[in-house]
Amino acid sequence: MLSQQLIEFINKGDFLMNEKAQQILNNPFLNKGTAFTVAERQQFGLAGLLPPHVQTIDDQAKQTYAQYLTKPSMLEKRIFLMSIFNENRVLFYKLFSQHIAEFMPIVYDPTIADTIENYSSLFVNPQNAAFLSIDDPDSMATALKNTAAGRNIKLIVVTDAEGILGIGDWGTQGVDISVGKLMVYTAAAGIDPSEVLPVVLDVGTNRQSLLDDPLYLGNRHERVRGDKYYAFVDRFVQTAEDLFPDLYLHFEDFGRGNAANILNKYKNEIVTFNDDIQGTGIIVLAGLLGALNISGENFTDQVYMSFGAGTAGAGITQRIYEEMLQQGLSEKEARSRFYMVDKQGLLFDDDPDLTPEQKPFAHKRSEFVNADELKTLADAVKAVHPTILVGTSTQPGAFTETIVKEMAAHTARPIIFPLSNPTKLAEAKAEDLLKWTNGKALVATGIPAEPVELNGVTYEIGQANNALVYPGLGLGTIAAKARVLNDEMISKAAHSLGGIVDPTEPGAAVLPPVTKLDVFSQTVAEAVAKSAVVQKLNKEPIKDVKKAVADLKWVPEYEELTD
Ligand SMILES: NC(=O)c1ccc[n+]([C@@H]2O[C@H](COP(=O)([O-])OP(=O)(O)OC[C@H]3O[C@@H](n4cnc5c(N)ncnc54)[C@H](O)[C@@H]3O)[C@@H](O)[C@H]2O)c1
Ligand SMILES: O=C(O)C[C@H](O)C(=O)O
Ligand SMILES: [Mn+2]
Repeated sequence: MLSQQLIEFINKGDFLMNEKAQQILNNPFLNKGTAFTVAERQQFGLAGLLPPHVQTIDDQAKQTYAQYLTKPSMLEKRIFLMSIFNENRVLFYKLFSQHIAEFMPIVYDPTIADTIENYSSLFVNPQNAAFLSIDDPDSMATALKNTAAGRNIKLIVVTDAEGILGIGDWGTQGVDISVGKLMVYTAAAGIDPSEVLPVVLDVGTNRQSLLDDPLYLGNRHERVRGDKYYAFVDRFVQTAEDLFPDLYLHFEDFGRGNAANILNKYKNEIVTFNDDIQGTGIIVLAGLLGALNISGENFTDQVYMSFGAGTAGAGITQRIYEEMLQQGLSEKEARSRFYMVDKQGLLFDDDPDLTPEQKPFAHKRSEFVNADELKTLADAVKAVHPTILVGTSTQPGAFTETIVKEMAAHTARPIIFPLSNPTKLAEAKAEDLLKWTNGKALVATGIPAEPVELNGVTYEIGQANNALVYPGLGLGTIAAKARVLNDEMISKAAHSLGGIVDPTEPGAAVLPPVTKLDVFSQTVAEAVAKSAVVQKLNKEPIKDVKKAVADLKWVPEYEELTD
């Protein structure tokens, strides 16, 4: 009986209208919910499908923000915000733009680590991501076309989830980092959310708890390595480039053994970016320039120690080294300022386990009387007396009071950046670093940190997270229609963040505040686009760089729905 009625309904022609209405309501790029106007409701078969009062986007933002406030935990808040994201992208970004500093730790790091760890059990919606399986490489082009659904994709964030933040291998569940990084691109730099695509390359996982979990949504086998892995990555890069010719390809959270190999393979051929290597390098350089602005010391006088010389640690070191060269040191002089400490202790050049990125910064044992004893960070700090200590080790609490006091005994303003994410993995808390050094330390952290009150001074803590720069870097590169993203553009991005903080203010932060993220993303974008044009890397003529950047920016307002 029911099916007979349905067939009659379909045959009457109203069906198509109703189908279209349902498609609009279920498409997060088109849906406006209660903000559909009366005319739109009539034209698109939405009459009666929504409560009668038409709301403005500001009404909707107020109502949803009030609901958000009732959620008791950061995770619940994120799940609520993601339900808005799933249904209505414009409203989500309207809200995000109104509460950017408040929402960053909810939609992004550190809360995103919880949703990645629990992705399969929390799953409700694939969030327009592309899931590409190494077990079905022939479907790759179709999968990318299906998920793009006719949209003009200009930006992909891709992960294989082997090194998610500091929490390691999460297989298919790592897709959330691609979704999350893209949310920040739009909130911070106004990248059009309908022109982006989050991608996960599911090549398996080595996390036994996922392989054993009946709810796990990814491929149930160990990570594929070697030639088959690289062939899969290459097929992805080629297919994505063919399908989306204006693509900016952002790699995120690949493992230490692959991240630099992939970057080196493609960086001179296509517009590609590795956030952990290059993005982190930029933000740390910007933070160091800010710190030295406060202390009044010279860049080239610094002695740099990297604790945790993996993807990020080595990427940062390379960027700071390039800056030393730019500031006039010879290669030999510059190298002598860098020390790397990893699991083995201080890195020496006779170590067979050095990665290619560590090798240039390993020292000779003959430089130390007690080289064989330098097996811990404490020993290395004592022997080297660094003026800068940057942590990307995933070792919580590694910057102990003893180590920090030892460092502070040999330098007036120790620069200490504990950058491991999420919160539970940070090498130190900003508050402790300031207390142990009586306010002398110049600190930045990977996740947001509250200001610290000490001896009547309020110390603002800069956030040295690549999220402060990658959105502007992407916006500027895309706006300039650059052929590649090169070191010069990267260096300009780091330098552009200076001048926003007043270094003479007591307790000034080494980096600009996240509350101004949208403003300085524009600054970064303009600097990067300008550099591309000066270097003649732009594929098309650009008269006015500022205008090119401004023209690309998307704003979260509803557009009139048309046929
Ligand atoms: N703030 C930021 O913007 C930012 C950016 C990138 C990475 N990170 C953080 O940095 C950390 C590392 O990320 P990655 O991508 O470089 O990972 P990675 O695995 O490539 O590097 C981690 C390194 O730490 C070393 N390590 C492990 N245990 C150690 C120990 N006990 N002592 C010394 N070294 C040790 C490893 O051997 C490895 O070389 C993560 O927590 C990540 O969240 C922060
Ligand atoms: O995602 C972040 O918060 C920064 C960084 O890319 C990381 O891997 O920790
Ligand atoms: Mn990362």
